[in-house]
Amino acid sequence: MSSSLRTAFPRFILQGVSASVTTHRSTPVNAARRAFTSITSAARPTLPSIQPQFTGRRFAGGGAAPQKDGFPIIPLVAIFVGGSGLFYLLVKQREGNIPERLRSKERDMSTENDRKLIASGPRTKPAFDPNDVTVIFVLGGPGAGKGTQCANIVRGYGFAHYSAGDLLRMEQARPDSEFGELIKTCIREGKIVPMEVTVALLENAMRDEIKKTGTKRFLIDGFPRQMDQALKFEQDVCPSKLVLFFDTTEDVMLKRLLRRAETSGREDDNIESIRKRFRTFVEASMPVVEYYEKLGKVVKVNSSNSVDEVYEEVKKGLDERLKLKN
Ligand SMILES: Nc1ncnc2c1ncn2[C@@H]1O[C@H](COP(=O)(O)OP(=O)(O)O)[C@@H](O)[C@H]1O
Ligand SMILES: O=c1ccn([C@@H]2O[C@H](COP(=O)(O)OP(=O)(O)O)[C@@H](O)[C@H]2O)c(=O)[nH]1
Repeated sequence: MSSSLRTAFPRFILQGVSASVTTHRSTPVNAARRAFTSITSAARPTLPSIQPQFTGRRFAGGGAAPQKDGFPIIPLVAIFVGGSGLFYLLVKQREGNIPERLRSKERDMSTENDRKLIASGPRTKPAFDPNDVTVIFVLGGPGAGKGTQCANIVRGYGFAHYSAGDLLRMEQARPDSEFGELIKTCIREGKIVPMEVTVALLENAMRDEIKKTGTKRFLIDGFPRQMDQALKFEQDVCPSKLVLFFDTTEDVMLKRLLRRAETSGREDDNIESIRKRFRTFVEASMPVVEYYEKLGKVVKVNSSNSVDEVYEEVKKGLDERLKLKN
């Protein structure tokens, strides 16, 4: 798994992050986001303004009207050559501003193609075909029991399990990660890390898993936490088959998290961060559950009961919906 985190980020990260950062409020997160954006914001050379100020032989009186003795070929050629030169310099400068690690690992594409990809918009089709790759999103409040039940499902059904939170924590801990501080701040504040980072980590993890083990069934745990993540992942990576939603009360979650805090070593398992995470869950993540409920994709499980009882309900839901055997 750790090797997957060392995989270079897909180039869409570069495109998407700059597009997603539109507000510049001066919070630590926004400051970090601005720093993140600087990857793409290469200083652009100022193009000289080209005024129709030709006073030579072909243009009279500073005006733009060509004289009747011919087409203004020389100025046009000069503009074309100058413009191409500036464009070339701009491209070179931008390449220099993109860290090698953020470029594709498979260097089978030319720089010209890289540039086109960076400049291109969202993908026209997802990286994985949903007829070939099964994705189940696992949602629920902090401490609802997502990770615990995912471990059961891995044993019972042979899914590969990727927790978005775990991938982010590993990326944060990687010594030369340029997103470390950003991730740390978001996790401590119970905020959601810009989606491009998380989606890239997940896509790379899935790609590695398929390559190494051939597994094509994925539990994506603790993701998507916000509507933009859901839409981006489904458009660029893989549409989901189901959403497994663990439902319980804040009281239950709080007790479990405070207990987990005794051993987890997690920076966000403290009362202050927990309260913030609850708020983010209600405001940002519940709309995702509601969105998938309207699409008829949610398997809702009451996770207030014991681990075994919850798993019984999970199995019932999965067997009904996926027609899988455990
Ligand atoms: N059904 C359950 N009953 C009691 N404790 C649970 C149950 N499910 C999980 N736990 C415990 O609660 C804590 C949070 O569970 P976890 O699976 O890590 O939640 P999440 O991944 O949703 O944050 C863990 O310490 C776990 O052992
Ligand atoms: O898609 C994700 C998943 C997680 N997180 C961050 O990681 C933290 C921990 O998430 P995790 O799923 O590990 O833990 P949970 O809060 O569900 O116990 C969250 O509060 C967020 O700050 C995020 O930004 N995006």
